[in-house]
Amino acid sequence: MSVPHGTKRAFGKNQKPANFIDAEDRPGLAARQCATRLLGAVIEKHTSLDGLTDNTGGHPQYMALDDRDRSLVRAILGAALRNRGTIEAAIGQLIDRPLPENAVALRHLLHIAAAQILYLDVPDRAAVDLAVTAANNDPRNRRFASMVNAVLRRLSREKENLVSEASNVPAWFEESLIAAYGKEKTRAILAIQSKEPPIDLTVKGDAQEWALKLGGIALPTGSVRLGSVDGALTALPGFAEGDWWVQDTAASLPAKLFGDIRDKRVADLCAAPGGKTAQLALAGANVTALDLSANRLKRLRSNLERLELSAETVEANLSAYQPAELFDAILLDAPCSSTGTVRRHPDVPWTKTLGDIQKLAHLQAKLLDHAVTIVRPGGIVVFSNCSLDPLEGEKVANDLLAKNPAVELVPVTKDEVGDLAELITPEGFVRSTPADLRHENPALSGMDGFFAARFKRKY
Ligand SMILES: C[S@@+](CC[C@H](N)C(=O)[O-])C[C@H]1O[C@@H](n2cnc3c(N)ncnc32)[C@H](O)[C@@H]1O
Repeated sequence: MSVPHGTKRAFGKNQKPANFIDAEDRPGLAARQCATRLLGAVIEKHTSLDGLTDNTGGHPQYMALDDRDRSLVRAILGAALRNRGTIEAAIGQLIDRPLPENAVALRHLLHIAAAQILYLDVPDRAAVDLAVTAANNDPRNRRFASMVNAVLRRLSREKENLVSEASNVPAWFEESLIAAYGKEKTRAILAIQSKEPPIDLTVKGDAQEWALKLGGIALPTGSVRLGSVDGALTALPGFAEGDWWVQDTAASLPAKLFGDIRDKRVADLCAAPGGKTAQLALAGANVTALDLSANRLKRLRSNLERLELSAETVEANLSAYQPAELFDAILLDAPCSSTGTVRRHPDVPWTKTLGDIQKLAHLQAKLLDHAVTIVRPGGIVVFSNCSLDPLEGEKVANDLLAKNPAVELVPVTKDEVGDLAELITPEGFVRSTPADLRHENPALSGMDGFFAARFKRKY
């Protein structure tokens, strides 16, 4: 199939061609146009998908959609980003010369349609027709409309026979995983990252009982895991009553590393949206939850309200924060590249760079240096984040130990992480990856990538 070259506008800004179709006149068109636009924002502008699809402050095209179309857009984008390399290779097999480098709008449109044809339960015919209509509506893509039609029809006919070994993540990301974990584990991490993850809940009561009630399984770490949920999570038993909250089981580990914290003064620094604050409050601590972001603290307060748990909240930059009295214990769940959460956030490899990782590692070291000064001598500091990169985990922890004689490591033992020995490094750090916590049912396998280290301030 040949592709016309060049980027000339097919029609002026305010001139609509005869076959232009308004989104309100064609069901499903607005969702596809929105998905194409958001894919462009992720890939070209490195904008986070969470922000674009936020239900209160998302992209205007997303905000204009109803709930059904919003979830369709999220599903299409999830499939398009999780399988980006495979989709690119499939399109490549169906055209006789590469897409012009500057035809970015065309590439996004084809990817959005291909994601539906290859991965979603959407009739192929609808995906093709809506892509052709969207192409006709877009001055940059209009003259490619017949090529879009031909390529996507062929994709639909030949999808069973297309084979691809293509990587679904950018080279920098795969290379950094190989450097940290070796080729075999990287392959396992990437394979599991291309699947939708299960949903983990932290429950206030007995995990076995909740697993039974909700049709899930109880994990050795104490969380409840649901393979899938029909309909809204908020409609499940126990949500309205505040009996549980959504939290990947890996994310639940750092707050469990303090031992008995009943009535102790514990600071959760970088606390919002509050999953770990809730754990600390549930364990009986007097929690101070600090965060830089007023908006995120608002979410933390409303989460705690639903859970009927309480914490004092402080809106501040941790670097400049001085409490009136030193804390008994501190959790620093520092801002990070989130590369351990790619299963849930498939945009991360496309929106983050190695440069971001270096900058974040620098910020984490600065925040950790400060955090150990606001805990009392004898007090515990747990440092954690959801990055897979050792620069943001092991290196930050080792650097602190090398430069600060007032701090010693308190190694974590496997009984503190549900007896999952594979999560404990030789030094006594916690290190999880999506390839850990395997289950015979792949839909119940995996966990987020997380790092945690526990320190004691000696004097
Ligand atoms: C990884 S999130 C924390 C997640 C949270 N601990 C939880 O379990 O729900 C990192 C948080 O750090 C906050 N943050 C980033 N830089 C900060 C700073 N300098 N001081 C305080 N908070 C900061 C961000 O606003 C964000 O809410």
